Order: sequence, then C-alpha cells, then structure tokens
Amino acid sequence: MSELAANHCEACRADAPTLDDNEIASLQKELRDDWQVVTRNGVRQLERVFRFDDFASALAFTNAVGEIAESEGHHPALLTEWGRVTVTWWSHKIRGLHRNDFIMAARTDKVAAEQ
Ligand SMILES: C[C@H](O)[C@H](O)[C@H]1CNC2=NC(N)=NC(=O)C2=N1
Repeated sequence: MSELAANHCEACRADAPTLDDNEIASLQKELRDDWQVVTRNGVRQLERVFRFDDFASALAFTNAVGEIAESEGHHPALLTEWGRVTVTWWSHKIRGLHRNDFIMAARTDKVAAEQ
C-alpha cells in the first residue's frame, strides 16, 4: 500500500501552486498505474475506473469514498454505473492537481481493497 495513503490532506489555499510535470511524475510513481492524469477544460485531474460485480457493490464503494472525502474535506467527482465507478480527483480552488489529490487517490485504493 502506498505511503501516500498514510497521509492526510493539508488545507489547500486558493493561492497554492498546482503541481508541475516533474512533481506529478514523481507522485504518480507512488500510485498504481491504473490512475491516469487527464486534462479537461485545461484542468489536470487524476482518474481511475474501478470495476464491480453489480450496481449495489459500485454504490457501496461510492459511499465509502464519499466518507473519506467528507472526513478530509476534499471531494472527488464520482460517476457510479452498473459494475463501474469512475473516481476523479483534482483541487477545484486551484484548478489543477495538488499533493492532496494523490493522497486521496491512494486512500481511494485503500477503500477499494477493503470492499
Ligand atoms: C468550503 C470547502 O471546504 C471547499 O470548497 C473544499 C471542498 N472540497 C474540495 N474538494 C476538492 N477536490 N477541491 C477543492 O478545492 C475543495 N474545496
């Protein structure tokens, strides 16, 4: 399990810098390859699709991710479908990626492993 998962989010200030390419590449090494960096409307985001046997399992995972998001005050986009959940992390207030997003991606993997 990634060391990142042992961390908690820091308060992300609106003037915090977004991660640069090198910082992203370095943090990606601490995450499973399933996580991809995507860019939407100029905003870099961290995204992974999780697969499940049915909708009930997908929904239970969705709610479990929602719990950690609430506990950290840092929230993903969650697309819940039959057998799949797409989880996307980015820091809204800085319109990009912050270390918090990588921490929460690692925490998301931990939740998946516990399902
Ligand atoms: C007021 C509230 O704490 C802030 O808007 C938080 C809520 N959750 C958040 N989640 C994410 N991913 N980015 C944010 O900038 C963010 N801001």
